[in-house]
Amino acid sequence: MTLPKTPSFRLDGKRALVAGASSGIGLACAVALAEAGADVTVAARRVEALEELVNEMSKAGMNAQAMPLDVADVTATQAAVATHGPFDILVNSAGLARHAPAVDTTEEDFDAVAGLNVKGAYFLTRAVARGLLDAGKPGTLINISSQMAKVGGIDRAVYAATKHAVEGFTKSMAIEWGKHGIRVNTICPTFIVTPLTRQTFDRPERRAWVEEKIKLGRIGEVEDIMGAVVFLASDASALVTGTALMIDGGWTAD
Ligand SMILES: NC(=O)C1=CN([C@@H]2O[C@H](COP(=O)(O)OP(=O)(O)OC[C@H]3O[C@@H](n4cnc5c(N)ncnc54)[C@H](OP(=O)(O)O)[C@@H]3O)[C@@H](O)[C@H]2O)C=CC1
Ligand SMILES: O=C(CO)[C@@H](O)[C@H](O)[C@@H](O)C(=O)O
Repeated sequence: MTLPKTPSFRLDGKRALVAGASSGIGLACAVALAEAGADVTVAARRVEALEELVNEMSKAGMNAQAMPLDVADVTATQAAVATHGPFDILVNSAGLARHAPAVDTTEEDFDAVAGLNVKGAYFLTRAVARGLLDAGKPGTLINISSQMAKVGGIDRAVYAATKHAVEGFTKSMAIEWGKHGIRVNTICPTFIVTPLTRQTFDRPERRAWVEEKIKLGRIGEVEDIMGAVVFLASDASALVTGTALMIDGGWTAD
């Protein structure tokens, strides 16, 4: 008998773009992809933070370079991706949260959060796909969405709306681009310790809420996302598209 061969989790020879790589989940994803062999372009607005990351990754033998990028600026994003692409892999972790009771939502907050989390994410995904389509190459595009794409949360009406929207365009793009070998998926984390969640964990009653809802009994760390991003970026997930990979410790199980 011939034994089946486990598909490779390696990313050697692949070029990856990680947006939102100067901090938190994006930074961890950049390291994970580079450790798996990809040449990683790390992008965000804070150039100094990116350069520090590139320096540390290079010292550890990883291939990385920095690309300044404001994902909320659609024109600049299209131009940067056209200049530096094509990228075989996109991980978009650029994101923003401003929490407030729904009745107090300001238009400015709505536009800022939706402008990055939905419009920015949409046009960045589109820009990378455009590069792949023009080059006739397959690829794998991953947006860091959230468990808030599946559930709501107190003070989180706008944020949850943006993450639900990401799921909508992900599925539609997966349908459109599947025939070109371009896969589009999301990762949906629960609460992970990063600068973004300081506003939550600094409030004891909010921390208690999170700890109670996560069935596995602990808050997430960025390392919890690293294996999943390599899976979705690699041939190990070759038949996976249009889906949301929940990393929520069981939050959405009931
Ligand atoms: N932490 C959590 O609990 C969870 C987070 N998420 C999602 O994961 C993503 C990353 O969050 P997390 O790592 O926690 O947050 P961080 O605040 O640690 O990181 C956010 C990243 O986004 C970048 N960013 C912000 N605005 C822009 C912009 N306009 N253009 C380019 N980059 C930008 C920041 O870089 P810079 O300031 O240099 O531009 C930074 O690298 C977000 O989409 C968030 O919604 C989802 C579920 C849970
Ligand atoms: O998506 C998240 C949890 O599922 C987090 O990003 C939070 O919403 C975060 O913004 C917070 O509330 O601290």
